[in-house]
Amino acid sequence: MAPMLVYLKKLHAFAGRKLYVNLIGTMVVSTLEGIGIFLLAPMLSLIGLLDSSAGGIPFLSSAAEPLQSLSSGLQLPVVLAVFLILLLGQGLLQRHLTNLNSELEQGFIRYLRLDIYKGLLQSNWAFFLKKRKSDFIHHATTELPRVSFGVFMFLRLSTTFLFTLIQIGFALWLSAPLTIAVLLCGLALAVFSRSRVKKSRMIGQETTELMQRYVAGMTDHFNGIKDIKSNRMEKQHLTWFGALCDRLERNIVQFTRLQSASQFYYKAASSLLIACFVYFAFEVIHVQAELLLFIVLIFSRLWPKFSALQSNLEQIAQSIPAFRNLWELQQEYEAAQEPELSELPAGGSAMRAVQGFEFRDVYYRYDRNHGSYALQAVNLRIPANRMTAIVGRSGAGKSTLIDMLIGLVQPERGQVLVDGKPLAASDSFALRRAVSYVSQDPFLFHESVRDNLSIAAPDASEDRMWEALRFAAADVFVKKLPQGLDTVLGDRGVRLSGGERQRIVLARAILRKPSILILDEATSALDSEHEASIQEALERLRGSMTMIVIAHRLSTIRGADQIVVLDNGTIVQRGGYTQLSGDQDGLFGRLLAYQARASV
Ligand SMILES: Nc1ncnc2c1ncn2[C@@H]1O[C@H](COP(=O)(O)OP(=O)(O)OP(=O)(O)O)[C@@H](O)[C@H]1O
Repeated sequence: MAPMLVYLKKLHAFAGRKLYVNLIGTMVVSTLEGIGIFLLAPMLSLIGLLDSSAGGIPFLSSAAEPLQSLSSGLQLPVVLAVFLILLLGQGLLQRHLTNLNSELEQGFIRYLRLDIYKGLLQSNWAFFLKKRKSDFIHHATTELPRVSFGVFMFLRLSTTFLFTLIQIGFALWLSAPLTIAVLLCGLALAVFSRSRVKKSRMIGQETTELMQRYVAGMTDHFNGIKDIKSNRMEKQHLTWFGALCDRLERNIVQFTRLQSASQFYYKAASSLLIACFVYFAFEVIHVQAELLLFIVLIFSRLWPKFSALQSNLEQIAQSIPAFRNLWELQQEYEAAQEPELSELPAGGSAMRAVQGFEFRDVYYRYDRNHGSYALQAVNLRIPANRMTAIVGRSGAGKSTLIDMLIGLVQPERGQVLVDGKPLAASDSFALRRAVSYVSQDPFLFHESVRDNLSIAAPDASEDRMWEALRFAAADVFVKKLPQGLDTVLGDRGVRLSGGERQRIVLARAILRKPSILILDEATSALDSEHEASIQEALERLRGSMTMIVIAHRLSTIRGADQIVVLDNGTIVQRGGYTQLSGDQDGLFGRLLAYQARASV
C-alpha cells in the first residue's frame, strides 16, 4: 500500500483543487442519479401505480404534497419535466467530469513521465551501469500507465464507496431489517471474494514479470537483428517469442476470467437475494406491495455498487505490483542523483584545466563486493594541451580510466585531481562542459545531419558546421547525400556506414569547441586514407586542447606526447612512441609486433 500512497500524494501535488472538484462532481452526479430514481415515486403515484397516502414509503407523501396544489393536468408534466431536467443536468455534468477526468489522467501520466525521465537523466553513471536499458522502456511504457490507471481506479473506488454509504443510508431509512440483511450478505460475499483480490495481485505480479521480459526480449532481438538474420537464428527467437506471447495471453485471459467470475457471483447472489426478499417480505412479513417494489428498486441500484467495489478492488490489486516496481526504480534513481543538483544545468561555465589531470593511487571495481579491480594502483599525469594516448589489450581498463577522468565513475580508493585540486563529484558538470567525448559506439539520432550537429552547438552557423565536417573528413560524403545537411539519418532516412557515422560524430565533437577532446577508438571504422586526413587535422589542433586518444591501431598514435600502456587495470609502461617501441619485451613492443605480423 505504501507505494500507492506515494503516487496518490503525487497526484495530489499535480492536480491540487481539480482533484477535489472531480471527486465532489462525481458524488453530485451519483446523488442526482439517486434523486432521479426517487422521483419515480411521485410519478408512479400520479399514474396510479403507487398510493401516495401509503405511510410506509418515506418521501412519497412529502414529494406528492406540493403536486396537489397544481391542477391535475399539470402534475404529470411537472414531475416529468423535473425528472428530465435532473437527468439532463446529470448527463451534462457527467460529460464535463469525463473530460476533466481524462485531462487529469493524461496530465498525470505526462507529469509522471517527465518526473521519471528527468530523474533518470539526473542519475549518475553507476546507476546506468547496473540497469538494463529495456527496463526503463518497460517502466515508461507499461508500468507507468498501469500505475496511473491504479491511482484513478482508487479514486473511483473511494467515490463508489462514499456513494454506496449514502445509498445504504437511504435504504436503511426504507427498511432497516432488510438493509441489514442485504449488508450481511454483501459482507459474506466480500469475505468469500477476498482470495480473488489476492489472486488478482498474483496475476498482476506475473503481468509485470512477463511484460519486463517481453520488452527486454524485443529490445535485444531488434538490437541484434543483423546477427539473428546472418546466423539464421530466426527460428529459435520465434520459438522463444511465441512461448512468451502464449504466457502473456494466458495471463490477461486469466484476469478477465477472474473478473467475470466475480461479477457473475455478485449477479447470481443479487438475483437470489431479491427472490428471497420478495418472498420473505410478501409472504412472511406481509409488507405493502408498493414498498416492496421500492425496496427491489433500491437494492437493484445498491447491489451493483457492491460488485463495482469488488471489480475496482481486483483491478487495483492487479496494478499494485506495477506501483511497487515503479516506486523501486524511483527510489533507486533518487539515491543515484548527481550530487548537489536539483535541476539539470542548462549552461554555465566550463572547467578549464591549465596544468592537467592527475590520478593518484586510484583503485576501482565495478562490483565492490566481489569483483576484480578494473583499475588498480593507477598513478598518472595527463598534461593539459598535450596528446595522451592510452593503449592496452581489450578489457585492460582504458574506457574505465576515461570514465573516471570525466567524473562518470568515482575512485573506490585514491583521487583524481584537476590542476592539483581533487575533482569533486559536483564539479563533474563543469568538467563535462569542457569535454567532447567520442565513444567506441558513436550514436546518431534519427534526425537530419544538421540536427545531429546542432545538438552539440545549438548556435553554430552553417559555415561552422561545414568546417567541422571538413575537419572530420565528412564534408564530401555529406554533400553527396540527397538533401545534404538536411538529410535524415537512420531508420527513416539514409543509413550510414560505420566509418561515416564515426566521422559525423567526430564533427559534432569538434563543433562544441572543447578544451578536452577524448577519442575512444573514434576512428576504428575508418579506412587508412580518411584516418590519415583526420590525424592531420588533429595534428593542427595540437597545443590548443587536451587530447586523450584510446587506440588499438598503434600506428595512429605516433604523434602522441605520451603513451600510457594499461594491462589488467594497472599501468605497465609509459613514455613516447619511439622509446616504447624500442623496448621489444615490453607490452607495447609486443603489441606492435603482433600488429606488424597481422598486417603482413
Ligand atoms: N559495466 C561493467 N560492469 C562490470 N564490469 C565491467 C563493466 N565495464 C567494464 N567492466 C570490466 O572492467 C574491465 C575494464 O573494462 P574497460 O571497458 O575499461 O576495458 P577497455 O580496456 O576499454 O576494453 P576495450 O578495449 O575492449 O574497450 C574489464 O574487465 C571489463 O570486463
